[in-house]
Amino acid sequence: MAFYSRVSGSVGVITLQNPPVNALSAAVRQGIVDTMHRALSEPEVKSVVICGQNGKFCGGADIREFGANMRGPPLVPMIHLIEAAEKPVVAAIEGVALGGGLELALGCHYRIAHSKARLGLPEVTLGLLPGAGGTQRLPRLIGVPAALELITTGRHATAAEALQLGIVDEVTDHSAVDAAVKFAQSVAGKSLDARRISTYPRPRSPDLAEIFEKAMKEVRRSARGAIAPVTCVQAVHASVTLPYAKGMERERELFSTLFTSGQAHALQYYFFAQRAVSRWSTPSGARWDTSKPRPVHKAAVIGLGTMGRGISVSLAQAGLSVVAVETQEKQLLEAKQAVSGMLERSAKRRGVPLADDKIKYNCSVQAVADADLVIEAVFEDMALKKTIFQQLSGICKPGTLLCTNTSGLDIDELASQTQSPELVVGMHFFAPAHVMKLLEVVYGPRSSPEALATAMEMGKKMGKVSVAVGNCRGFVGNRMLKPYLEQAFFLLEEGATPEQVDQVLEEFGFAMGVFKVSDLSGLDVGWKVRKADGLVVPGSTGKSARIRGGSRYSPLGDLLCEQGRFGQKTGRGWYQYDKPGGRVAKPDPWLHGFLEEYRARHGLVARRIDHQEMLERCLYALINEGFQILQDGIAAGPEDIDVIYVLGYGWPRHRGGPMFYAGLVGLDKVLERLEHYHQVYPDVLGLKPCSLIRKLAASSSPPIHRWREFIQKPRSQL
Ligand SMILES: CCCCCC/C=C/CC(=O)SCCNC(=O)CCNC(=O)[C@H](O)C(C)(C)COP(=O)(O)OP(=O)(O)OC[C@H]1O[C@@H](n2cnc3c(N)ncnc32)[C@H](O)[C@@H]1OP(=O)(O)O
Repeated sequence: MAFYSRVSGSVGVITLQNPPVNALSAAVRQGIVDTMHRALSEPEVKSVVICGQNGKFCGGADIREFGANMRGPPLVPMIHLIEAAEKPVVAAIEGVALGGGLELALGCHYRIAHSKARLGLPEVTLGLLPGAGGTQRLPRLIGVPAALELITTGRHATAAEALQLGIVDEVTDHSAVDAAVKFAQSVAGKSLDARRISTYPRPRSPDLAEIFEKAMKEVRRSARGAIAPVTCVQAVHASVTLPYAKGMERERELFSTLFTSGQAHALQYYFFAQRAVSRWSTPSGARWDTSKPRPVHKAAVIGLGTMGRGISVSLAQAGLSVVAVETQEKQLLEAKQAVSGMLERSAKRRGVPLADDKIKYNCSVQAVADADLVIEAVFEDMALKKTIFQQLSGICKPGTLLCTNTSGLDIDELASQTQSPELVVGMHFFAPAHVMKLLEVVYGPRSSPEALATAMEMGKKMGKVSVAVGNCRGFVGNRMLKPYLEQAFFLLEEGATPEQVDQVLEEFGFAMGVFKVSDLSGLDVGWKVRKADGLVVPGSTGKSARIRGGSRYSPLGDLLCEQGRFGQKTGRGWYQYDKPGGRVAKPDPWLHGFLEEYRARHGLVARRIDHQEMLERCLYALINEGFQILQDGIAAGPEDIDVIYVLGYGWPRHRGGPMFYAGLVGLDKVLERLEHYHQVYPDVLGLKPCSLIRKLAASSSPPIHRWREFIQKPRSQL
């Protein structure tokens, strides 16, 4: 709703009230219309201020209402009512003015912002375009290039930038509402002819055609199949080719197409999923709202390789004192230099103070004795990690949380090396650790709710999205990766090339195909794990070379590693690079020959595999494992899996995540294809449909928010 009051006798103040962000729900829109009519009809009122309760102007349309039948007054006429008013209307922007919130402010005659406010049109991130005049008013106000940039990226601008661009008229460090009231008094009775943005002339400039061509090219390149950014450019284009009223019609037309699209549903689902993961729960009943995190002032990182360096940077930037330990003096010096550089570049990029003095370097593990939280980030080697955990258990003060940065090793085995296994959790960072937003926080059966809450909170402090997951091989992300990778290898055996498989996955929207990712992260990483698991059998021939434990196995990755082809770092992998460390992947005739020779050796006849099959086999094997993970209680809900895949594995956000995608395709269809492929490849376990997907499909495929009802009481796998 909206609350009306009169201030200083002549200023009508309309306050939006819809916690937490004063989103424009039906009740708020109705409230605005009613109070505007009241302000306009009261003769004593000479001007109007619109503001939001609790220091937040408005977070935009109420996204929760999108799925339902729209009730209440529509936004566009509501904003026109404000703009057409004969009394000056001033928007007092505190906190945020986003989406419909900024469009509302653009309908006002003046805008005053608090210096800490953020303004933007983030609709594109929800698969939409600004549908309440934003695509027509903003270019008229600030010009096409700036409007295009804000609308197609959806980024939030600071108040200072908004002032510079001309979006707001004044910025204050004090109360924006008080400033707006004062301002409203000063403009009472003045002509509003030049203040109605919809009456401004169409933007004109000789290079507009070039600007739009460039913008379209850029969004098509970066959108990876998302339609909203492209449609945003089309809508802004209407602002230069059509008069305002016609431009609004075009905006509405384009908005309607997006509004009902699967991509908009996926992106809106993802918006809430990313927030839902912070409300974690575990099979043992621990929950986010009943578990209190411990205070952490001092953190320590052990091992300053690539991951340890990134983690140290993240901790320092979160404001913690950090002890960074590397036992080899030469490596310590190298790490120190590298971390300083990373901090400097990051401070520059983010416009924040340098956090270099937050980190103290040491070559002795003893230096972590008084830390509140230690993150071990040495090589992925269980024996080494165990030794370190034994040491830490003796060195650290009582109550110190012991965390391991591992991408899949058993947390419980490490916990059992310590005197306080309840204080051990996994923190699976993704490389580069100071950049990537995802953190898998892994709890073992003995991790205390307090330890889990502390690690989750720590992730948040570092600006990450933390997802709590149970302990099993590979946790959620890497466990699902295994059957996906496996299918990619099998496709090569059957006749595909790495380029073909990657192309299919990139056309689907992945930032990089599976083989390019493998080259980037290093083929030797998986090889080491497979060796430790006893899967690598050098020199094996005949049928046994392609079978492990009764299931189909592809030794292709192992064979490449035996040739020293570790990917980008060696300049050769699934592709070739111009030099070791090179970044541009080029098809490698050697590899094609190698695949032909391999197929011939194993009696495999290459066939032409269509795109649909490549995509289905890779994605459905991954999705099937996701259902198994839900069934095992390793992830609490599909949202957790989807957030992990979007933030950590390059799954296209506009497809919602693998579990959402499965629902969109139809669970019965996914099940039918899995059954088909499992019939063709009975020796591939990853293609055998798991019982949860069967159960859901048999229950008429309920919507994703109801899947949890079908999961048996989850328990840890260990
Ligand atoms: C036929 C329809 C015609 C409509 C025509 C006009 C169309 C207009 C389109 C829009 O306006 S779309 C909405 C555009 N706005 C946004 O995208 C903003 C989204 N919100 C945010 O970016 C952030 O929430 C924030 C506002 C910057 C605040 O961030 P903060 O980190 O402080 O809090 P959160 O945890 O993100 O959010 C708190 C809480 O509020 C919920 N929420 C936020 N924004 C909205 C919203 N616009 N509608 C509904 N709910 C919103 C959020 O989900 C959190 O609640 P939860 O319970 O934890 O999920």
